[in-house]
Amino acid sequence: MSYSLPTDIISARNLTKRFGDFTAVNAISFTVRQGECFGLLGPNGAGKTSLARMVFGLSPRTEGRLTVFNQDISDHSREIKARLGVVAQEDNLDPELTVLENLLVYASYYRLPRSIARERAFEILDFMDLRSKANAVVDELSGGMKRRLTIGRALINRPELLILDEPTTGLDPYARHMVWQRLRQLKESGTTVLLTTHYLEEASHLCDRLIIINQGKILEQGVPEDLIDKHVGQYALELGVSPDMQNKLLHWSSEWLKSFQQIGDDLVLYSDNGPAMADDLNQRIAGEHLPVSYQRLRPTNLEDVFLKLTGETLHGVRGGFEKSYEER
Ligand SMILES: Nc1ncnc2c1ncn2[C@@H]1O[C@H](COP(=O)(O)OP(=O)(O)OP(=O)(O)O)[C@@H](O)[C@H]1O
Repeated sequence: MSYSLPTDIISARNLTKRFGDFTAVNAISFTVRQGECFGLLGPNGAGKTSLARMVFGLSPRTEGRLTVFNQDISDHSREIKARLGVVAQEDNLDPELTVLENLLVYASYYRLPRSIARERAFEILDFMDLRSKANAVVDELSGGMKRRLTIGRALINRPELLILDEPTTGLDPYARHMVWQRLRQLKESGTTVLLTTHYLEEASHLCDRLIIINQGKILEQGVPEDLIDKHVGQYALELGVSPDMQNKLLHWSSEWLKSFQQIGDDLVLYSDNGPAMADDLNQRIAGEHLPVSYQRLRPTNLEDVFLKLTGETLHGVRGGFEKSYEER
């Protein structure tokens, strides 16, 4: 019997990037397999862009090994780039050209014959829901439309690997969901996707596997649900209670507890049996008249994993749970 293993599209070993004395990417290793959506998740300044720029050949590595399509990026940059699509963080569309012209100009970089370029451009306009804007000047587009055009433009060479750096930053929820839908469709049609993001919802929605990065280093890697299961379990019970009372709650909840976080007046208890734990605790809280200013039972998410690993939320907020969750 023969088994076929998925092909590795990107392989990074001890990949390092320094700017002078500062190490932005510190000995990172990961593998991206064919057909998956792989996430680089981390807060601002974690090193995601520096890492992605090495993968798409825009920035040389300082140390380590990096292959894309099984070829070393520094020796085969041209061949690799022909098979890649890149959506950089900054919007670098030509604002004075029309939507269609932006696609055609980009196609010319790949030396596509004009008839093929037009055919693909219209396919992309349909796919990205921009056909009615084909002749509009880019300056007239909304932020969401511009982002869809930037992503569409990166598809003109039918890339096998699409690399997106923070593809939905600055978009409203509707525009963000529209981008997510298109990325899922691309993945379903076989495109491998590498995505940097600081949005947990985005990572959970799109990524089959991810690495969580902070200060240039990998904190964790794996399948989002597995990471949640490993570190925090299924439920978080947030409680507003003064630090001197928190030990009592920890003691009462010990039989249910998978892990916990104490940040100032916030206590978060993680458990796979959240509702049972909350019932049990509430009986004891009522029995002893323990002053609890608020409480909320909710499903856990990747933010909890990040908090568990670093003691901070992904958006740099220490403590003040109620506030930080509302602000997201
Ligand atoms: N050209 C450069 N010269 C010096 N330092 C740099 C350079 N580029 C990035 N850095 C530093 O490297 C660190 C990582 O930056 P990077 O842009 O990779 O992070 P990031 O995770 O992509 O963050 P963001 O989401 O804000 O883009 C930051 O501290 C940044 O200031």
